[in-house]
Amino acid sequence: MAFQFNFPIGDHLENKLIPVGDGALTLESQKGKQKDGKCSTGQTDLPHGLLGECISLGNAAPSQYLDSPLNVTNSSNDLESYEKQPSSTAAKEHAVPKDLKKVLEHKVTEELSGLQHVNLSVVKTMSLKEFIGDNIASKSFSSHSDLIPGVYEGGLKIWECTIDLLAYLTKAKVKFSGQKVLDLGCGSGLLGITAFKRGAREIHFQDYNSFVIEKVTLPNVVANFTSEDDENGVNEPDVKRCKKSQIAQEICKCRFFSGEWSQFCKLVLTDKHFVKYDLILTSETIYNPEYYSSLHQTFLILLGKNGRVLLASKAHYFGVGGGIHLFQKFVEERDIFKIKTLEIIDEGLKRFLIEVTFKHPN
Ligand SMILES: C[S@@+](CC[C@H](N)C(=O)[O-])C[C@H]1O[C@@H](n2cnc3c(N)ncnc32)[C@H](O)[C@@H]1O
Repeated sequence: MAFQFNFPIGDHLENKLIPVGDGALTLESQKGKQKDGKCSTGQTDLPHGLLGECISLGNAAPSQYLDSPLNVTNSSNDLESYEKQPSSTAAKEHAVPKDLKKVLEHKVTEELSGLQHVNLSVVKTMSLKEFIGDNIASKSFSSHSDLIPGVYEGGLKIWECTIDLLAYLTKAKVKFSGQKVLDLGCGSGLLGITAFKRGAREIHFQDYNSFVIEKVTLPNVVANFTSEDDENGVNEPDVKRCKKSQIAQEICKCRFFSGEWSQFCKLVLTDKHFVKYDLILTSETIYNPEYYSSLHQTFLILLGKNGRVLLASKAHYFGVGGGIHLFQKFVEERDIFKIKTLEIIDEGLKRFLIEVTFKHPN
């Protein structure tokens, strides 16, 4: 089953981001989709997983997290309940393989076209079925879902708001130099890769699913940095290679994590020298209100006091029920962060880019 860009893209992009191989990451014109019985806003389709039936396969609360000494908080208000959480998939760090060439072995890489001022390559991904098995995957496929909450959170495809945020990063000349950046809920990792290309000091990629990190994010990072370095010693042992190869040295700035957000926080904070992020980039991660508490807590724990979150989202995610206004309300009620709207994209499905910063950084 092929994964597709299951969303509308403005005319300038439409049908340009097409096939990355014959499987994943294809853009399809949305015209005519409503005839297939998919829900619609009247203008376009949404990914079906965000519209129709959600298959809930686990809602266990990572309650131990609240009691953990790692629960570094800036305010007493943030101890909201972890009652409604996605299953607390354990977090894990994924090492960058010694042989970077191997990461791209048997992979088809293509350049994403239609992006303004950014050249990005992506690898073709396999189908979800190949990662999580027929039984679970069939639940997704039977409803044409792009997500299986608590099992697969959508990271195999590139979602529309990532393209919006990429355009904003260029347009607003967002500075990355010297910054420590987190691509939260990274999926393909294009936001983090852009930060990497533009001089970020350190970039961390997080996705719910380990197979997304290993089969999509990491290969995409490597695909964007190895081509000019192919002949440059990438087969040598780790330390030596890092010294020798400029590109490999660059890739040492990247770290990769999978797991549920609260578990991810817990994992990174086990490093007692952990330094908070200057910038958190996150796209299409507020579709499910059940995850807001965990996401809010993640910002609270991991964002530097003068840092900012750039968040891209659709106005509303039908079916799951989340969206920008609900998230904004959630944040306002906790009174820790302030939100500034940076851009509203009103073509096709309405989308927002917002900035989240601490109300009282000191
Ligand atoms: C819809 S995908 C968006 C992927 C990518 N940011 C994009 O825009 O193309 C949502 C991503 O958020 C992450 N995510 C959602 N809920 C999560 C949770 N509770 N814990 C950890 N990650 C989560 C998943 O990693 C998933 O890839």
